[in-house]
Amino acid sequence: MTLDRHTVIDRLRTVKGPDQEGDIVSLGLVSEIFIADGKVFFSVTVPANRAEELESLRQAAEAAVRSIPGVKGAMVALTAEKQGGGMGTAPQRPKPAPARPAAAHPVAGSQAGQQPAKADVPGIKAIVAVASGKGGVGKSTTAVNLALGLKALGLKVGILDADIYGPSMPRLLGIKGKPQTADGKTLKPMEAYGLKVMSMGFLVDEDTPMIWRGPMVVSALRQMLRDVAWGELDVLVVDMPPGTGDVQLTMAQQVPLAGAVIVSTPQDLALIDARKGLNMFKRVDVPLLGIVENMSYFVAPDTGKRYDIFGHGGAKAEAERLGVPFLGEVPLTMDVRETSDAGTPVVAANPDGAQAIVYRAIAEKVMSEMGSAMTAAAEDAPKIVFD
Ligand SMILES: Nc1ncnc2c1ncn2[C@@H]1O[C@H](COP(=O)(O)OP(=O)(O)OP(=O)(O)O)[C@@H](O)[C@H]1O
Repeated sequence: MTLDRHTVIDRLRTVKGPDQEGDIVSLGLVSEIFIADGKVFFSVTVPANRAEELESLRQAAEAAVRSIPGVKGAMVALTAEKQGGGMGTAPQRPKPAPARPAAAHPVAGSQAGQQPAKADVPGIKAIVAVASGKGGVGKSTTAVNLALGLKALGLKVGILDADIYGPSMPRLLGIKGKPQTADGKTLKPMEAYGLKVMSMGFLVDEDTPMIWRGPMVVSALRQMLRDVAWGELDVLVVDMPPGTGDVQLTMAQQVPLAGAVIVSTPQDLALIDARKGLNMFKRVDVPLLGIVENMSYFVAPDTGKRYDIFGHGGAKAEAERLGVPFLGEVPLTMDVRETSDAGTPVVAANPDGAQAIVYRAIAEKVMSEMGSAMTAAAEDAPKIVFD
């Protein structure tokens, strides 16, 4: 049996609608369907206020498609209703945070003294967090390619994988082995593609249950910042754990961050979580460098044609609404996924390709946003010297 859209649609007719009446195809909830390389991509429209409840519907749709012979993978996203009563007017939308138009450019002195001083890390000029309101949006993929993009701009860059729930840097960068210690006290970071790399994944076996929580996680992070011989770095990119819980908040508070980058997919539902992420950093006075829209649109591998199946543009609109810089759109492509899985991130694997260009442009924007944030930070704390 050949795998085509009709086969997928037929199978999706077995998935019941949100109210257990009808099926998601007849109810008109399924977007265009794309198939590439045995993998199937589409979205299902649901009311925004029922997103959590309908996660099971998303899983059912994904499972139904995966069970089709020949399907190697499926990626199903929930998107929110756009018309009448949908996201546009959704009463459950959290109120936007009070406008702080120059979020990435805090006015010098405005927040000074409100936060306890965070000791800077010797040798590291700027630490940038890459965070997401929820898991699976491509935060780690963005972090690693952003780091490589910054390196391509001539900076000395390190990456710290603080995603204690699912460290992914060893896999993304194809690093094997464990870091060594030089003097019994500090660990030497690993290296890949010219990046210095440290990950909880190097220290914890993949099978070890992750029991570090709360304060332990934070102290592990502090140790990774201070007890690792990073040397001189212009930027250290920190891949944060997904979400906006206490652990993430404490991390954001404890690490002397020059700024934060939020990764979101374009769906309105993901954007609600992204907004929580933005607010979390605002609460602890970390400058927002901007939002990246990942899996923004789909590029068919055979024709190179572009399709907007996941509601492309949502993050940009949200960034504008919130007065936060918009850093760029990363398309959903096989390249990104396959190079990540192979431990050769796309910016390193294909530096002249379209993907690498997108990531380098994002890195440039981050740099320029950081420039002003760093300047402001420097004005706030004249004892820190940036050369
Ligand atoms: N632009 C993209 N195109 C195609 N696949 C992508 C893209 N970005 C990320 N992916 C894939 O999506 C999956 C999730 O990505 P990633 O691990 O970076 O997300 P994450 O937000 O860090 O997840 P987690 O919260 O689980 O740590 C991976 O398989 C990755 O290869």
